[in-house]
Amino acid sequence: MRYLTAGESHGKQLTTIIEGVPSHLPITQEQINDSLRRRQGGHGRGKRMQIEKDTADMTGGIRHGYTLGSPISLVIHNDDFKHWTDIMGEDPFPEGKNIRRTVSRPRPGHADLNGGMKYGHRDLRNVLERSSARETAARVAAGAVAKVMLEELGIKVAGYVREIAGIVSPFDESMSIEERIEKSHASPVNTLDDETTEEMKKAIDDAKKDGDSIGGVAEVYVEGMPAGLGSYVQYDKKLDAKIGFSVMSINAFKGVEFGIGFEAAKRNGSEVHDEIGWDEERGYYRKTNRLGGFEGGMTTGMPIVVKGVMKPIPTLYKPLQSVDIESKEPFSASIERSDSCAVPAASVVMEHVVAFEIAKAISEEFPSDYFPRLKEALDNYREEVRNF
Ligand SMILES: Cc1cc2nc3c(=O)[nH]c(=O)nc-3n(C[C@H](O)[C@H](O)[C@H](O)COP(=O)(O)O)c2cc1C
Ligand SMILES: C=C(O[C@@H]1CC(C(=O)O)=C[C@@H](OP(=O)(O)O)[C@H]1O)C(=O)O
Repeated sequence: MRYLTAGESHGKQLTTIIEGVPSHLPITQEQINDSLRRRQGGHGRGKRMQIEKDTADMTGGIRHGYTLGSPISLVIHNDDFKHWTDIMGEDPFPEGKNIRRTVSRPRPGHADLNGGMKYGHRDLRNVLERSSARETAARVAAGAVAKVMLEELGIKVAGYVREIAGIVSPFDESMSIEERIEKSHASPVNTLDDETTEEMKKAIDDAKKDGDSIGGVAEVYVEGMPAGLGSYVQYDKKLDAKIGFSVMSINAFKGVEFGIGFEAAKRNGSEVHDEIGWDEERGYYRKTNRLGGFEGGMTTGMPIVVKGVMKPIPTLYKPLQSVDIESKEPFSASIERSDSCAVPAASVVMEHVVAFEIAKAISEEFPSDYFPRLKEALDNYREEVRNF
């Protein structure tokens, strides 16, 4: 399974093409739209999210509620495009004159300057349109299809916020996946704890009032994994590495950790590694899950627990200094609109990119063009591993 996305932030539409999804997977547009709706929410989003009402047109690969096995094509229209036809439309000289302003002022923390130098774009709009996190809507659409597939295979994925601007949400680690899903969906900051929800909301509002932005930590929790997905035999087959890559590829993500992650550096081995147990019902299990569901690049069968850290949004109402690429003069960046915190939305993005990586790993381990056959192979494998 693989996917590509195309489209600019203020262009006509975003397109996602997913290849390799087996046939006969039941799927509805509403399942994809539900994921897209969740990504648009979260306290701290800017005015753009009031303009967009993301929904996916299923333009290929799905018929009568089932996948066909052919490439799936999903289209999300940018409602904001109607305000940008002069700048993003096909006509280079609308109304017969060149009324377009080019962007010559790179924003610190964005792809603008590096992208301009690399692609030879003196109009930095040609960079910022594509580097914008608007593209994560298209990624969530792909992940939504993956999540439907995982759900059919008994694998559930939850994404939520663990920390915003140093406010850490405590919660009972034994909380069930269903409860994690329910709580994160109901919270305005996608977190699992009611008390810190209010604190986080306030921190976001305060940052906005100060013209500043804040970041945080998102976590994804996956339950129902079979042991042995991924591999130790070659570096590029390690599933934890692939998940790490997918998390790091989300805009503004600066780090990733599994289980106790960086905390492991401070502990003795006896306080890090998870002892192995066995019982009739479960087969092999780990008595703790400090390593977050991975050993040797493979799943242990315990829940996958992965965190990603998001830097504060780079566009600030309190302007940062930069240099105009035409005049070479310094300027203070002024802005019209931006998110002040997008960690809640990013937790939804992270949930979906991790889901895609796992669905991909399963389809590589049990390749089949026909979903019921893939499911049967996975069920047989689960039984085999349980009796090992
Ligand atoms: C869901 C989401 C929403 C974002 N919204 C904004 C925004 O409104 N303004 C902004 O400057 N950056 C925003 N970003 C972050 C930028 O896209 C990102 O920092 C920029 O493209 C540079 O990439 P890098 O931070 O990965 O180096 C957002 C990121 C995500 C994941
Ligand atoms: C459009 C989305 O996020 C955008 C991501 C983004 C950025 O620079 O990454 C900047 C903002 O775009 P605009 O300047 O159009 O308001 C966000 O709104 C979205 O998440 O769908």
